[in-house]
Amino acid sequence: MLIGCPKEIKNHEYRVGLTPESARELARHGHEVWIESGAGLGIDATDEEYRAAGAKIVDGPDPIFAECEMVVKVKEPQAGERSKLREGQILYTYLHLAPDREQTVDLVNAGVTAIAYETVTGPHGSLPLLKPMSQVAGRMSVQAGATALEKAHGGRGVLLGGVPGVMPGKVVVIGGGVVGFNAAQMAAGVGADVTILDRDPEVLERVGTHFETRAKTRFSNAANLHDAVCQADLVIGAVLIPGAAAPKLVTREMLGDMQKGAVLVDVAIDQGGCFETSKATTHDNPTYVVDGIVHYCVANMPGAVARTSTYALNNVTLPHALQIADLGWKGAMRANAHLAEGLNVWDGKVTYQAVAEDLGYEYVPVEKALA
Ligand SMILES: NC(=O)C1=CN([C@@H]2O[C@H](COP(=O)(O)OP(=O)(O)OC[C@H]3O[C@@H](n4cnc5c(N)ncnc54)[C@H](O)[C@@H]3O)[C@@H](O)[C@H]2O)C=CC1
Ligand SMILES: CC(=O)C(=O)O
Ligand SMILES: [Mg+2]
Repeated sequence: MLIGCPKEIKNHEYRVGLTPESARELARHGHEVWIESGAGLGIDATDEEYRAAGAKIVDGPDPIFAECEMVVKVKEPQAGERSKLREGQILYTYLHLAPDREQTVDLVNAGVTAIAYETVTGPHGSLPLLKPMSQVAGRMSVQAGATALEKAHGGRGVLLGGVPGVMPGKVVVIGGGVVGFNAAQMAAGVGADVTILDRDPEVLERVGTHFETRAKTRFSNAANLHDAVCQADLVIGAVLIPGAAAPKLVTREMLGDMQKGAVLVDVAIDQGGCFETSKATTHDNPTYVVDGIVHYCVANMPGAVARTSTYALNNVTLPHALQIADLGWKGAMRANAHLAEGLNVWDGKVTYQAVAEDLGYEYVPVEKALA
C-alpha cells in the first residue's frame, strides 16, 4: 500500500502521524511510505532519518493527498486538507466528528474511508488509541489549571498545594476515566484537595481504591456536581460518551455560584466540551474569562509535549496501521472487530451511531460497509 504522512497544520501541533521507526516498520512490511518534508521536525525527526528508514520525502502535502491510498495523521483534517481528500482514500487519524458538523459534511462529501482513532475499541470497552493522549492531557490539565489560577492569568491566586499553615486548593475532576485518573494523580501529587465525580459505580470504586484518602469520590448527579463545582478552585472536565458530543454538565448559570477567578479546564473540548460556556481555544491563546471564571479549552493539549505524545501515540496506532496496510481496510476490519469500531465515515455515509445521531445523519452500520 502507498501510505503518506503530511505535516500537521493545526495551531501549535508538533506531533507527527508516523515516527521514523513507524515508517521503517511499514517499509519492512513491503509498503511504500511518503513523508512530507519537515513533518517530523516538531520531534526532531529529520527528513534524513525518514529516508534512512526507507521512506520517500515529498515537498508539501499535495502529492500525499493526491496519490496515497492511506493518509496517516494526528489531528482532524483542517479545511485546507479536507479539500484535498479523494474518494476511497483511507484517512487514519483523530476525527472527533460529533461536535464538528463542517468536518463531517466535508468527509461525507469527499467519499473518504475515515477511521477515527478515538472510537477504535479494546477489551472491556476501553479506547486504546485515545488512552495515551488522555494520559498526557489529564496530566497536563493540572499544570494548565495551576498556571491559569495565578493572578496574572486571571485566576484566584491559589497555589494548588498550599503551604504549611495555609489550606491547599480544591480540585474537582468530573469524570474518573483516563483523563480524570491522570489529572487526579497529578493534583494529589502536588498536595491539592481532590474530588473525583463519576456516574459509573465501578469507576468510583476503582479510583476510590487507588487513591484511598488522597482523593474523595462523589457520585455525579446535578446536586453533587453543583456543590462540588461551587467550592472548587480548579474544575477539570474529563467526561466522555464515546464518539458522542459531550454532555453540558456545568451551565452558564452555575458560573455565577462559583468562586470568582476559579478555573475550568475542559479537556473534553475535543468532543464539544462539558461546560456550556466552553469554546475551543489554541495553545497561542489558551484561556478566556466568562462571568469571572477562567476557561482553558485547548483541543490538542498533547501537541505541546509532542515528543512524549508522538511516541506514545505511534505505539498504539502503528499495529492497526500495519494491519490496514497488510490486509486492506476491509480485510483488517473483518479480522479485527475493535478496529471496525473506528470506521466513522465511508462512501458518503456515517457509520458511527453516536455521530449519526448527534448530527442527524442516517446511520449505516459498519457491517454494510464490509459486506
Ligand atoms: N483536549 C485534549 O487535548 C484531549 C482531550 N481528550 C478528551 O478527554 C475526554 C475524556 O477522555 P477519557 O478520559 O479518555 O475518557 P474515558 O472514557 O476514559 O473516561 C470518561 C469518564 O467520563 C465518565 N462520565 C460520563 N458521563 C459522566 C457524567 N455525566 N458525570 C461524570 N462522569 C461521567 C465515564 O463514566 C468515564 O469514566 C474525551 O473527550 C477525550 O477525547 C483526550 C485527550 C486529549
Ligand atoms: C485526543 C486528541 O484530541 C488529541 O490528542 O489531540
Ligand atoms: Mg533526531
